[in-house]
Amino acid sequence: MATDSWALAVDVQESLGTLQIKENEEKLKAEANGTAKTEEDGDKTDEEEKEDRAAQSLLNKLIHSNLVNTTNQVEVLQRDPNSPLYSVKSFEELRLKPQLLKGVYAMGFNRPSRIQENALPMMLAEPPQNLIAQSQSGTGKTAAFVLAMLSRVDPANNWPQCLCVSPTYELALQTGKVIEQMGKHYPEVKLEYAIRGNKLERGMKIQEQIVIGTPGTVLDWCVKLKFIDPKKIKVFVLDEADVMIATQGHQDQSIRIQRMLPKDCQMLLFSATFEDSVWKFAQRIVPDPNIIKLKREEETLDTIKQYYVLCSNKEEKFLALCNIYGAITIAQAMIFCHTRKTAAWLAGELSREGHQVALLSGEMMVEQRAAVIDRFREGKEKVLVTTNVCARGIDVEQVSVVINFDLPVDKDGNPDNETYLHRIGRTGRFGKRGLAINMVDSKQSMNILNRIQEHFNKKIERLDADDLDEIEKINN
Ligand SMILES: Nc1ncnc2c1ncn2[C@@H]1O[C@H](COP(=O)(O)OP(=O)(O)OP(=O)(O)O)[C@@H](O)[C@H]1O
Repeated sequence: MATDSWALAVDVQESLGTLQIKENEEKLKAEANGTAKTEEDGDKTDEEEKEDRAAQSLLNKLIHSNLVNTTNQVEVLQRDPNSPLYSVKSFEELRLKPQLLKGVYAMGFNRPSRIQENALPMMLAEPPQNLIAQSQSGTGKTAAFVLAMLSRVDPANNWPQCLCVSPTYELALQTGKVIEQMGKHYPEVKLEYAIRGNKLERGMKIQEQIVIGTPGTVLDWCVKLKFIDPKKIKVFVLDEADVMIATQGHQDQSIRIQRMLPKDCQMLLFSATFEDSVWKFAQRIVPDPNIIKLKREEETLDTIKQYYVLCSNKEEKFLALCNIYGAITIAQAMIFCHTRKTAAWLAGELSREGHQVALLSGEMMVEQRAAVIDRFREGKEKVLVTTNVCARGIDVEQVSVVINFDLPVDKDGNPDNETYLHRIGRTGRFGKRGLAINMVDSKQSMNILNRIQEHFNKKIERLDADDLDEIEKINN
């Protein structure tokens, strides 16, 4: 990651916390680059959809500086159900090379994560086994396959033995960083990046043992340029399969790469989600797989009090919001708007009222968004105004109130129940009680609210935003 973009992100964010949100929005628009996108663009092409997923995935990597702690169950489907199932509780049990064990501890890992407990013994087993693994972002997948690649290479051989494909340039760089960090005490093993811009001399052969790159460049390096001899690859990793499949071209290229690999090459595929399309793709890439899935935490609305407020326009919604803020103490709140225009307007209004506001919207570069989220997580701002694009993956424990300034709808204008659950599900976590307030400003939005109530079979109570006593009571 270029250092100047970080500097820019911090610089931009420094001023975002103040009253200058509107001016900065213009600046941000001008500065946003390739990762920028708009949520108001309507129908998205495959390419744009992939960019969304790739940006979200990169964002998750940037904001999850720590392992996501999970006690969720791991589901393991072994290719040979009769073979014993190994799981490990310590890295020592894996009998790693001392240089790698040192690397693991140098990264601050004390014990394998939930997914690593099962995935690592499977990936390191002899003879090598194929694996499809799915678990949410931040649960230790990257660290696991990096360790597997580093364990399998023979540093005495100066040719590529492990090949890892990532959906984008930025994601490949991120994974490359993990390889470099974990292999810090194993300098004989070298890494090469098969990404655009890395022009090698024609006719040369790569000597590095690990190659990480994007599917198009990797394919070129194997077929056209012959930098890599695919027949000598021992481990093939396909990372972020769910992001990869959003682009047909990437799917085809990945399958073409896989077909060139030897029969005994170990195939490993990772994904944060496991919808049908990912599963179909995974099966084409990974023959005879073992499968590991981490069960998702069930989000429920049981611990969340839900209310709605009737208003007639956005100004009234803003006034209602001010009343709510006046009546109850809110540690941190997330406010969701439908468009980034509304989000920018609302952030400006709230700042003028004296709130410390952070604004997050889709046109910001991923690094800028990560910086905003980090500041919010640290409590530097108490209110985060955001659009849908940014809603997922943000985990802020202190958020006690979620406000749907606009109700979540899909592109056909129907209620988006899943997004509703995701948004407000983040307040009532870890047994804490949460509060969700929905702003309703038209017949249509009342209709949406009713349908959401029906869907979850949970009553959303009306709240009179002019009655401060009543508002005070809701927080008891
Ligand atoms: N066993 C471990 N102990 C402590 N920290 C860990 C462990 N494994 C991974 N981590 C750290 O947890 C974070 C998430 O790990 P990792 O990036 O491997 O997850 P991931 O599932 O690949 O997520 P993403 O797809 O978002 O990259 C990283 O900061 C990583 O350094």
